[in-house]
Amino acid sequence: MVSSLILISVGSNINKIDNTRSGLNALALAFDDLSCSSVYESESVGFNGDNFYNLVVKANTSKTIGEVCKCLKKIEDDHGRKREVKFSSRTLDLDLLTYNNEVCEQPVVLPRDEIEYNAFVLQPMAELVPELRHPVTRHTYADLWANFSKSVAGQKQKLWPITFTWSKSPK
Ligand SMILES: Nc1ncnc2c1ncn2[C@@H]1O[C@H](COP(=O)(O)OP(=O)(O)OP(=O)(O)O)[C@@H](O)[C@H]1O
Ligand SMILES: Nc1nc2c(c(=O)[nH]1)N=C(CO)CN2
Repeated sequence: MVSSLILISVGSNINKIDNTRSGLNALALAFDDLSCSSVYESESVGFNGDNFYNLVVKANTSKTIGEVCKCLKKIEDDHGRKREVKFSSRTLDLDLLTYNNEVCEQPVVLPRDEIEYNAFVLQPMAELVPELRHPVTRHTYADLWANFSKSVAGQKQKLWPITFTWSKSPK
């Protein structure tokens, strides 16, 4: 079976310890060979709300892009995700960042553009897959983070790695 490498951004700022842990359990059941960056805490970007927990997850899957997104949406829904207001607090946010080196607009935009301007995505990516290259710019995530973290925008976004224990329970 053909396996694809996916990177997923995980975020929560409502009941964030439980939702992050339970979200990771659900991802480990849905996808293969899950590995995780550290969990980082940061101030909410773009709206006033509680601090977020964020991390990036790497996994393998035989699912298509559409199937992966459907699966992520179901896991969000299972965690009581409300979607009325776009910039608002959320129990669990799961966004597909990359799917192999796919560059596409349908069924979703890949690579997701926030990789390049959100420290809460790029810093954990640089930690988890430093030598992997962005499918469009071909820069490594380590280089993208090194440059972004020195920029004015990057200097404004601070992330704190937190102690967070999670271990995959067997499928
Ligand atoms: N790269 C992606 N990964 C996962 N789902 C996506 C992606 N792009 C679009 N979607 C789908 O489209 C919907 C809207 O996209 P988007 O992720 O921008 O909104 P959101 O998750 O509600 O808000 P936010 O951008 O604030 O995270 C999502 O709810 C999801 O179903
Ligand atoms: N720190 C942080 N800020 C955010 C986040 C997030 O995951 N972390 N997600 C948002 C909506 O996608 C908006 N703002």
